[in-house]
Amino acid sequence: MLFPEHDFLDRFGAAAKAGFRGVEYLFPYAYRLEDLAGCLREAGLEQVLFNLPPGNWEAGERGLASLPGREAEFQASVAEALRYAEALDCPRIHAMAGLLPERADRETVEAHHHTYLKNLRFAAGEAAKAGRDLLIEPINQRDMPGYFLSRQADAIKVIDEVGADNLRLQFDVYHCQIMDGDLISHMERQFHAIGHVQIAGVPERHEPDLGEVCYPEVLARLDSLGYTGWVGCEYRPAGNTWAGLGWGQAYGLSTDTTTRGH
Ligand SMILES: O=C(O)C(=O)[C@@H](O)CO
Ligand SMILES: [Mg+2]
Repeated sequence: MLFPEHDFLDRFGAAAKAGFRGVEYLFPYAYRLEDLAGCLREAGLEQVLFNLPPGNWEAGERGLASLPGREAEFQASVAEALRYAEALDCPRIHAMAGLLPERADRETVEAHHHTYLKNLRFAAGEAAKAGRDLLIEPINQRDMPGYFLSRQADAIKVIDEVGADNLRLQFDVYHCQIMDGDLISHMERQFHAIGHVQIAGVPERHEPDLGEVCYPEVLARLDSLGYTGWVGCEYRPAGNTWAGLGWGQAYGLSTDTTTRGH
């Protein structure tokens, strides 16, 4: 989402110049593995996270994990994601849950839930064999109406029900603020399950210093809980990416114009 000023493969270099040490993006599948691996190597960056193939994104699909009848496709998507993860040395992958049909009745919701648990058990098992973590992420209903997993508490329930050590919570502070609020207590209560964190300003999903969330406090609390994982900057810059990086100076990012490379 950062550096849309650049072509996708040029964003790696820009991220490294800005001081980032790792990168995440939604999907690598449109690119050749050799090109992605080369970009990471040249820029000296770690690949931190990407999503499993989500079904037909252009047609509006947002993941397969809870979709009854799509199990074979989901299983193939796990294999494809793990193939990329291996080649890019990426320790974690995110399985998007998918959408419920409009006005879903109780039986339909239950069928999704059952499928979700079964698929996540399968995917966590495959990921464990490959030495990787599988993540699930509550996503807010305003941005993704009908998304199957929206509440922080529901994600923890699913993680407990699946019962796999490598199934972890992708704690996106932006979504949590919109759906549940009470950010710091959610972080504290769910800390044992957190495998990755993402941030953005609320409500516009711009830079973390724009909007209603006090990120210096949220991130300080995350540190004091002993978090040693990654924090993904999953926001849409309000203008030029570089111009908006001031918020990150406190965390080692650079806004030095001489390092911009353009
Ligand atoms: O939209 C988000 O938030 C994400 O983290 C994407 O990976 C979609 O799940
Ligand atoms: Mg996210």
